[in-house]
Amino acid sequence: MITGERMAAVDENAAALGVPRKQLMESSGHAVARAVREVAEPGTSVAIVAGRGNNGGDAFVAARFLDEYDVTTLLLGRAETIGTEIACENWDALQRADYDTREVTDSSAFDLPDCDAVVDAMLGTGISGDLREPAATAAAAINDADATVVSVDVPSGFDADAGDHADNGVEADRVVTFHDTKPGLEELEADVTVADIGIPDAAERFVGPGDVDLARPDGREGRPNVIGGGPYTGAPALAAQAALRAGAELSFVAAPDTVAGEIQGYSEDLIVQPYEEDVLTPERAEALLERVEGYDTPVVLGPGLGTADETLAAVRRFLESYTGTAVVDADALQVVPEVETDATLVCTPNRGELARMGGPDTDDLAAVADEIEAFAADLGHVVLAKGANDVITDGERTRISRSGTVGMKVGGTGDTLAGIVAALLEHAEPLDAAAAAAHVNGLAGERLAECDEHGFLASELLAEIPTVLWDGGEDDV
Ligand SMILES: NC(=O)C1=CN([C@@H]2O[C@H](COP(=O)(O)OP(=O)(O)OC[C@H]3O[C@@H](n4cnc5c(N)ncnc54)[C@H](O)[C@@H]3O)[C@@H](O)[C@H]2O)[C@@H](O)CC1
Ligand SMILES: [K+]
Repeated sequence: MITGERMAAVDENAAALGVPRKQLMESSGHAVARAVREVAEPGTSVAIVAGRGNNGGDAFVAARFLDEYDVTTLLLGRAETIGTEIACENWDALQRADYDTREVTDSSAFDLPDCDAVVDAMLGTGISGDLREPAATAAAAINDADATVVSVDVPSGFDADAGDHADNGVEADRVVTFHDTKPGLEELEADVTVADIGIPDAAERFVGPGDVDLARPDGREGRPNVIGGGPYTGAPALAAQAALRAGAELSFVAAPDTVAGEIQGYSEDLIVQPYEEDVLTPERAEALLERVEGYDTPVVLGPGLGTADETLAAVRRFLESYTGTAVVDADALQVVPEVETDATLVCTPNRGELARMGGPDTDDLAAVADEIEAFAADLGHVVLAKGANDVITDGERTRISRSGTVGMKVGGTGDTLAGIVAALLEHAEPLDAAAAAAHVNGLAGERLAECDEHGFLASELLAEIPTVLWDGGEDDV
């Protein structure tokens, strides 16, 4: 089962792996033609009703695989307004090869030819809301016709994400959906087939540019609270600055007043909120809880907190009562397996921390991805295990980020990662935020490694984050 949104991400990942969307469209069109052959005899007539997106593009391809039928292709709208290059190229191919195509520029001019089968390719996963004209008129005509209706990907008007279907959508007899079934399709009376269109498993397994697209903030949003510092000062500063670089509007740091000035001294961009004790104590954790619970904004718990007994007790106290979302890193991680919490956590252990939490102990995390998945399932939280390859799992779904470089073994790169996760959590669900953050952090390191493979610093990663997050740094490296 895959949502339309995730499908678009996987499709972009496939392109980055060398399987461009035009190739997928060719496979999709072929699969649609196969379905038509199953419902209509050769020599009979088929009407293709296509929209101006890639759903229509799939059907233009199908037309070329149906030469033994009498096919008419109706495009809803003018050819110049076809929305994507690949759909346009497939439309042009039909023109040059003399296929029977018509442009329907006005709903009053829509006339469904007499036919045995209709291919409904008006709208796929790009739909929003009820069908507008001329699609609305076309859908009514398709629903009235006696012909067998074969819908491409989803019946036009069907919302593959939220289940917010159009009231005036197409009623399909058959649906040929691509790669994986979409939420809600099984509730339809239609006969649904899932066509393999050649998307490699790696496009789902390995984090890629599509995952970054999915999690990228729309603009400045979010005000994460870093609870860290005490024995160490750099870690909370790096995490909080990374969150700002990844789109957060404000970044708060709650830290002991003995070190607050130092943390502020690293960056005037942070809002440092000092507290009296030298380390985090259970009483302070309760006060901080009151401060953060009222806001729907993620916490980063752990960077630089240290392992004093009262600090670990404070982390426990915090997690026992907290009900929001938190990224848990560093020394705070060891508390997670022993605490009952209603919070939504993204845990970001490195090798040693993962082992101490009860997970597998190895440098090759990808090789034990199944074990880490089972560990996350037991834990009941998202785990982002950091290594040469990062493994990101919620206990059911698992992804691997292969970005990064040996120079990232330097201290502080885990802190920047925690901050990026926090920023992306404003926009994306935990697994997606964690996967995209791991990828972005690694790509930022790769950019630095171009000039200096081993000597760059975590603080230098900060300035690279916006480039890889917003400008798709992958193309440049
Ligand atoms: N991996 C993938 O995601 C693949 C997708 N493919 C096809 O691409 C489709 C998605 O393509 P697109 O994203 O281009 O989107 P669509 O083709 O679903 O539709 C986008 C078009 O519909 C219009 N539109 C949106 N809501 C409307 C409404 N309520 N009334 C009337 N018009 C409306 C938009 O303005 C736009 O022109 C999939 O369903 C599938 O058929 C395939 O080509 C192969 C691979
Ligand atoms: K459709």
